[in-house]
Amino acid sequence: MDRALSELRRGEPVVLAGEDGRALIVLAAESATNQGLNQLSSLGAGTPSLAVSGNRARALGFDLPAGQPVLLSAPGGLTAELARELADPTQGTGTDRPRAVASALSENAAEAAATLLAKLARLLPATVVAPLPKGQDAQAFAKRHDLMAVTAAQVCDYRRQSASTLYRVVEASVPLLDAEQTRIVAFRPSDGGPEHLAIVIGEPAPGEPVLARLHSECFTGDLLGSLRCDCGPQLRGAIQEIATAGSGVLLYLAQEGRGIGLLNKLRAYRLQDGGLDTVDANTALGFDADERVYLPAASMLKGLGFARVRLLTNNPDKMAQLARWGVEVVERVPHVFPSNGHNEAYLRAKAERSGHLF
Ligand SMILES: Nc1nc2c(ncn2[C@@H]2O[C@H](COP(=O)(O)OP(=O)(O)OP(=O)(O)O)[C@@H](O)[C@H]2O)c(=O)[nH]1
Ligand SMILES: [Zn+2]
Repeated sequence: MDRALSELRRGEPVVLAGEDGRALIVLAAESATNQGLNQLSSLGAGTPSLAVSGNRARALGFDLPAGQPVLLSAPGGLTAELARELADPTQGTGTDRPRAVASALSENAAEAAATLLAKLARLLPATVVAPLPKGQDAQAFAKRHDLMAVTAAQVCDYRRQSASTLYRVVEASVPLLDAEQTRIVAFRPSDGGPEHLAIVIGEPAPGEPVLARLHSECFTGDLLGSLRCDCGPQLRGAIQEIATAGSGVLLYLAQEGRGIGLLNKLRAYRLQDGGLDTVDANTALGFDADERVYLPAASMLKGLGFARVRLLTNNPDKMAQLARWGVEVVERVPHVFPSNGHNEAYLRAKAERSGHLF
C-alpha cells in the first residue's frame, strides 16, 4: 500500500482490483500528465474517465448523492489539464462542468476505493481510471507491466491495519517551557506510515482516568502561530492545563487539516477566502467535512496503559470515536479559548456545522 501511495504521488499508474470483480488502472488526477493518460489509454480497455467523490461532483453542480462515487467522462477526451481542473476548484476557470458527463456508481464500486487511495496519498480525491482489459488478472497484469497492484480490501482496511500495528519506537525526556517533567513517546506503524507522538506530562497513573488531549497536527497554527484557527492556543493551553493538574497525556496526531493534509488545507483556505466556510471548503474539494480517525489515538492510549480518559475537547466526534475504539471517556473537559479577530467565522462554523460544544 505505501509503495502504491508513493507511485500515485509521483504520477505513476497503479492497478486496483475492486470488490465488485472489476479492476482499474489508476492515476491521481492532480499528478497526472498527458503522457500518463496516453499510457493509461494504451494499457486499459476503455477511454480514461475521472472518478471523483459524490461531494466533488455536487460541488461541480451535478445533482447526485453525496456519498456515492461518480464517474465523469469528457466527450471531447480527457486531458491531464481538464482532469486537474475538474478535480481542483482552486485551478482553472470553473467552467468545465459542461465538458463532462457524470454517472453515479454504487458505493462499493472500485472507483470508490480509487478515491480513498488518493486521499490516503494526501492528494485530492480524484483519479483518472481506465478498466483493465477483460479477462486479465490484476496481479499478473501489474507484474507484466511493472506496476504496483493493490486490492480494494487493502485500501479500505489501510487505516485500521496501520493503527493496529503501531509500536513504540523511542521515548525521550523533553522538558517543556510549561511542563518541565515531560517525555515524548514516539509510535510508528509497521508499514512505515505516519508517526504519532504521545507527550506524557508528569507521571499519570495507569489504570486511573488520565487527563488527555487529542491534538491533530496543524503546522500553521501550532508552529507559525496562524490566527486562522484556534490550534496554537489549544495546544499550548492543553500542555499548561495538564501541567497544572499534575499529570496527563497529549497525543500529537499526524492528521493535518482534519485529515486532508497540509496542501489540501491550504487549498481549503483559498476556497474560504472566496466565501465558503470550513465545512463547505472541504466538501468542495471532494473530501468529507472531517476525515480524521481516532483509532491510532485509542491504540496509543491503550499501549500506554490508559483505557479511561478525562478528555479535553469540545468535539463530540472525538468522544464517540474513542468510545468506539475501546477507550472510556469518563468526563469531557471543555477546551475553549478566546477568538482573535481572524478566527470568529471558523469557530462559528465549528459550533454551527460540526457540532462543537462551545
Ligand atoms: N481542512 C481544514 N482543517 C483545518 C482548518 N482549520 C484548522 N484545521 C485543522 O483542524 C484540526 C483541529 O484539530 P483539533 O483542535 O484537534 O480538533 P477540533 O475538531 O477543533 O476539536 P477540539 O479542539 O478537541 O474541540 C487540525 O488538524 C487543523 O490543521 C480548515 O479550515 N480546514
Ligand atoms: Zn489550526
